[in-house]
Amino acid sequence: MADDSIVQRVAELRRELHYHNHRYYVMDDPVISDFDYDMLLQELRTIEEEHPELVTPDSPTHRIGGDPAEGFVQVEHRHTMLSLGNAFDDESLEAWYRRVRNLLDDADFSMTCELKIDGLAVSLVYEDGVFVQGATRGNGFVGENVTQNLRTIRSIPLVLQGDPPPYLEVRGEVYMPVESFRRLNEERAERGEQLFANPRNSGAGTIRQLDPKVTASRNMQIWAYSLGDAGDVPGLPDHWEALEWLKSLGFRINPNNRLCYTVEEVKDYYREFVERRHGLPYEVDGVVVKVNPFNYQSSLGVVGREPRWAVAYKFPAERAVT
Ligand SMILES: NC(=O)c1cc2c(N)ncc(C(N)=O)c2s1
Repeated sequence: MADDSIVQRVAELRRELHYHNHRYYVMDDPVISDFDYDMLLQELRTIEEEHPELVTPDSPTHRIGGDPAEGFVQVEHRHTMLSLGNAFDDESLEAWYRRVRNLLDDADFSMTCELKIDGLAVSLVYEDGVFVQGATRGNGFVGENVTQNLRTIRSIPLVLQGDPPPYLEVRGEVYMPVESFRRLNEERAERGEQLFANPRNSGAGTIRQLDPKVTASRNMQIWAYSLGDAGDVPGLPDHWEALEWLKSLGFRINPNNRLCYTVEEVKDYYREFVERRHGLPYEVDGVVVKVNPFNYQSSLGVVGREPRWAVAYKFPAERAVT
């Protein structure tokens, strides 16, 4: 049985490694050299090999899980993963805005503008700050358990920072950066294999790989974009504060998110990113506009499977380059 000093050292190493993992993969701002990080990881691996009884599933040495899965187990989402109504031009955006203002009795309200990532929506569940389940959206009610594959994504925290509640669900979009997609197809072409059509398809295929080692070998990333349900975290007044809070817990939040106070500002944001979208290292297909205050979101509610308080303002379709 390991003596106390070993147990202490293991806990210290895990805390340090989760912190440096966060700095490197989420903040893109490491404060330790790769060499020093690897030395810490190697020290923890050595101790865990000598004391297997100390290994825990949230250990930074266990991002690449066990054997390939036979298939995927279905999981029911505690909160339905809704879909978004679409707007394709300024008139339909303004119609959405007017409808919301009328329903809110002309209240003034802020809106968040967030890039609509062209990836795969996932739900991440944390218990006592530890990542315990990751699932695809599926049909919104039931998805596939892809926890082992999501664990290999370095920008998904295995252990949260700060002071998380006992139960927390976070939603995000998992995606393959454009450069990783290009390199993957280059390698496949050299091997005479069939190419992926676009980053979205290759990302979706990668997350649904049966073997986590394959997922780990492709540089998948995530942008977290909302709580599973605002009710899970009482005390947060609006979505913007929720995003700030999620960032403080260690989630990777898109730096282009913007708080807007008028529909004109929303249109400015949209036009700015019609121009900038192809300069981003990931694919986007629109802007998600959300009424920011949670009390207004709950009074607006859901119609069918779509929230009244959000809309996806899609970018103009582009002719496929044949
Ligand atoms: N279907 C949905 O509700 C969403 C889908 C997406 C997406 N693909 N990218 C970003 C966001 C976001 N920032 O909220 C959302 S929300």
